[in-house]
Parts: sequence; structure tokens; C-alpha cells
Amino acid sequence: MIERPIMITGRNGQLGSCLRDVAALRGLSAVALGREELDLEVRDGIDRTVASIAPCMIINAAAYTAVDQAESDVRKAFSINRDGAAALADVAWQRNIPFVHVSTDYVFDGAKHEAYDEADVPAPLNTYGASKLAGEAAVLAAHPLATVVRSSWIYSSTGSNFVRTMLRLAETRPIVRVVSDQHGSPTAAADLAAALLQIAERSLTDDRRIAAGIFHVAGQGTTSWHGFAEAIFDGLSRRGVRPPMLEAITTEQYPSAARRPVNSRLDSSKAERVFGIRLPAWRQSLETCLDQLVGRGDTDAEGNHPGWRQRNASLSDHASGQQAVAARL
Ligand SMILES: NC(=O)C1=CN([C@@H]2O[C@H](COP(=O)(O)OP(=O)(O)OC[C@H]3O[C@@H](n4cnc5c(N)ncnc54)[C@H](OP(=O)(O)O)[C@@H]3O)[C@@H](O)[C@H]2O)C=CC1
Ligand SMILES: Cc1cn([C@H]2C[C@H](O)[C@@H](COP(=O)(O)OP(=O)(O)O[C@H]3O[C@@H](C)C(=O)[C@@H](O)[C@H]3O)O2)c(=O)[nH]c1=O
Repeated sequence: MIERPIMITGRNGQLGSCLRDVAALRGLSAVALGREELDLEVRDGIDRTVASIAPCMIINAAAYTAVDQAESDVRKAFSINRDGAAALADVAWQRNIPFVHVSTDYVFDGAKHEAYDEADVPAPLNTYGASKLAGEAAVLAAHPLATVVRSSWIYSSTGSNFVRTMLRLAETRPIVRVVSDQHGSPTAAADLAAALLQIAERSLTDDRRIAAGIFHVAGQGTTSWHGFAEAIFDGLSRRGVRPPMLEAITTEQYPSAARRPVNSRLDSSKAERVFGIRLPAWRQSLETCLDQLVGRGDTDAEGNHPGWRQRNASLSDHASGQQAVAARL
């Protein structure tokens, strides 16, 4: 009998590429699709593409994720994050297969003083968050047994993310200023990918109602963006790379198109209770990522770190949006 694969969207993104890698490591059959094979904005192609793969389930890691840009690109953000996600969920429901969808901490407004759990009422401050919240509702309406996993502050050694932005700024700026009044939980894409596949396997073997609904899954522990940057730069120091000066600033001192919550810490205890999922502490996973990006601290005969410049050269070819951020500083 031929095993039906898990279908993964967003293959070229941080999470999608980790999902593909982790699935391969676990010996799971998976087909990962990039936008070129499955465009969530081309709705009439979705059914045909899914039919050609005949997956046992779908994990949707594709999304419009440019938070500031979404403020002036509202139509596209909703088209992908709400309508595209719902269309994919609908196809999964029609085929009677599980659907796992990923959402964000930015559905919350940050007014709560504690970590947010799944029962808290979302109230997004920005268009990206609003489009993702609308996507959650649309996915669950189209596929009542869908699993919606909210995560936060995702990073990996590839793609566009805060860790890579900080490493690039470390190369180009003597001083880096980072907001210290927004708090959340950094999450390694590889850790989240492993958790999603664990949920996926459970929803294939158990009663699917167990995995239905919303779950928070984020790295253990919390920090501010400034605290995150500090840990990244400490990691550079420990690897023999001189970090830039780091200055704590307020949100007001860092004007941006999109408002961001001051508190988007996620309480992940429901996922631990239901699935036994507990991601590693964020500092621990950051070390793994820095090992991949900078190296473990090995030096050449002159005391230089050969991996650093070589690896960092590739940082500059990412995300024109991130470059615009750098240019502002
Ligand atoms: N990044 C973060 O900090 C967080 C992300 N999330 C959520 O996690 C999920 C994965 O995020 P992440 O991996 O970081 O995001 P990335 O931006 O790294 O990847 C998103 C992927 O979606 C693809 N995509 C965009 N538009 C379409 C489309 N119309 N059709 C098909 N594919 C499309 C992109 O393709 P292309 O490469 O061609 O642009 C990209 O590869 C998303 O749902 C996101 O909202 C949740 C919390 C935090
Ligand atoms: C680059 C930079 C950012 N910042 C601030 C801006 C912002 O408040 C915070 C994070 O900035 P970024 O633009 O890197 O991150 P941002 O795009 O807000 O990240 C979000 O992405 C989406 C997709 C999510 O779902 C969220 O969980 C979250 O990870 O840090 C500084 O203070 N100094 C800097 O040099």
C-alpha cells in the first residue's frame, strides 16, 4: 500500500522548510509546496493541487507575514491569511482529512498582564493580526475539526526573522537600539515544526476531536525584544565575535507602520496537557540557532571565526523590508 503524504504549504518559509526537514528526519512521507506550486490567492487551483497529492492531512505554514507592510496591503493580507487559509481548510474538510493551521500571538492587544491562554479574547492591534484572527475563524468555520496553533516570535537560521536581522545589524552598526517594553516568547521554527508534526501524528491516530480547536505553542520562558537581542549579542560574544552596543528604547522611540502588543506572552499549558508538548527554553534553542549561523566558536590560526563572515554574507540577501528597517537606524 502506498503511504499518503502529509502536505505542507509555505515550503520556502521558516516554518515550512523546518517542517519538511523534521518530517524527513522522522521518516514521515511529506510533500512540501511553495507558492509556485500552490498559490493561496489562486483559489480554483487549490482543489486540483490537493487532489493530485492525495495527502493524509494538510499543514498550512503559508501566510502573509510582513507585519508593517500589511498596513498598506490590507487586501492581500486578508486574501492570503483569511480567504486562502479557509479555502485550503475547506478542501481538507471535503476530503475528510485533518487540517493544521498556524496563527500568531499578534491576535492579542497586549492589555492582559499575564500570559494569554486560549480562552482569552483576541483584539488585534494591527492588520496582520486582524487577518490572522479572521483566518482562524474562517478555518474553523470551513473545517470544524481543524487544529489552530498560535505561536510567537518565530526564528530560524534561514528566512527573515529577528535573529538574522540582529546579526546583520551587528555587522553594520556600532549601536543597535531595540524596544524593551514589548514582551513575548521567542520560538525556534524547528521546535515548532516538531510540535506540529507531533500533533499531526496524533490527529491521524486518535479521535480527531482531541486535536480540534486552538492551542498555544511557544518557546518556554519570556523576554522582551531587547532581552532577545541581548541574548543574541551575548551569544556572539561567547563565539568570539564582538557585538555592537545595545540600547534599550521604548516603543515610542521606534516608530513603525504597525502597532504591536506590549504583552503577547502565550500560555502553552493546554498543548502540554493535551499532547504532552513542551518546547525547550527559548535561550537553549537560540544557542542551537546561533551554532548554525555563527558556529560554535571555532577560530582559525589568527583567532578569526571563519564561519561568521561567510555565513553572515548570506544574511544580506534577505528581506528588503528588513533592510529598510536597518536603513532607518
Ligand atoms: N514569523 C513569526 O514570527 C510568526 C509566524 N507565525 C505564523 O507561522 C506561519 C509560518 O510563518 P513563517 O514561516 O515565519 O513565515 P515566512 O514568511 O517565513 O513564510 C511564509 C511562507 O508563505 C508563503 N506564501 C506567502 N503568500 C503565499 C501565497 N499566496 N500562496 C502560497 N504561499 C504563500 C511565502 O512564500 P514566498 O517564499 O514565495 O514568499 C513563504 O514561504 C504563518 O502562518 C505565520 O503567520 C506565527 C507566529 C509568529
Ligand atoms: C529591527 C529592529 C526591531 N525593533 C523592534 C520592532 C518591533 O517592535 C520588534 C520586532 O521587530 P520585527 O519587525 O523583527 O518583528 P515582527 O515582524 O513584529 O515579528 C512578528 O512577526 C509576525 C509574523 C508574528 O507573527 C509575531 O509573532 C512576531 O514575530 O523589535 C527594534 O526595536 N529595533 C530594531 O533594530
